[in-house]
Amino acid sequence: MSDDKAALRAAAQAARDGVHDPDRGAAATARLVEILAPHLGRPAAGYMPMRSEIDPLPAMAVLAARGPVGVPVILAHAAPLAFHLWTPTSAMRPGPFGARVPEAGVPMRPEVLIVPLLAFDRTGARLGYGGGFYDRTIEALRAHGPVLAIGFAYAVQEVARVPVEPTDQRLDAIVTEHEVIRVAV
Ligand SMILES: Nc1nc2c(c(=O)[nH]1)N(C=O)[C@@H](CNc1ccc(C(=O)N[C@@H](CCC(=O)O)C(=O)O)cc1)CN2
Ligand SMILES: Nc1ncnc2c1ncn2[C@@H]1O[C@H](COP(=O)(O)OP(=O)(O)OP(=O)(O)O)[C@@H](O)[C@H]1O
Repeated sequence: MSDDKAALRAAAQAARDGVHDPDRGAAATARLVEILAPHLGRPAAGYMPMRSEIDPLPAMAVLAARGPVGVPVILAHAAPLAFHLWTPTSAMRPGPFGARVPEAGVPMRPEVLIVPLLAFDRTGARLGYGGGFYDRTIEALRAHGPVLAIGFAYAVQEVARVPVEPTDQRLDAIVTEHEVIRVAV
């Protein structure tokens, strides 16, 4: 299982590197804003893009005009992520593992999540960088109430099957530059 995942991670990272491009991102942003429209005003979370991750910042700016938006902050290894309030003008500083975090660390609890990923499949299974951070986080948030977890990715990051472990939390939808994939419940 972990060998499968390591190979899948490397392949997905290479595929993503190969297509990373602002124009492709803009097409995906339009679809993301569309799926987010009914949820404007609800507390939401995005992420600060790193490596060749598709850029969620334009969609986050749309969300931030209407309600609170947070970005993930690693508090500890093997713990859920925290989310700290972000706006397009927030001062940022480097955080652990290479993602920037807001200088003012004001916690919030999102109900709608834009989730970064390396690979996904049509059942909503997701592969990240391997910390298990989002699995623990989505599990903890779902224990509090309804959460909408939307994977954001380039279409080439789709694979036939992501190997699933019991602790994996499924995404409710995946948005790419080509389509919105709503996961059947
Ligand atoms: N933009 C963004 N922010 C995010 C995440 C993310 O996936 N994307 N995270 C989502 O969780 C958290 C950061 N998690 C990360 C976990 C591991 C690595 C990392 O570099 N891992 C090494 C391998 C480490 C190992 O296996 O020992 C690597 O990939 O080379 C980076 C970020 C919080 N913020
Ligand atoms: N809720 C949880 N409780 C305990 N262990 C967990 C939980 N979620 C994930 N893990 C463990 O964390 C490890 C990494 O998980 P996984 O490979 O699914 O990470 P990932 O989804 O790729 O990374 P990330 O979510 O950080 O982007 C796995 O060994 C998994 O067993």
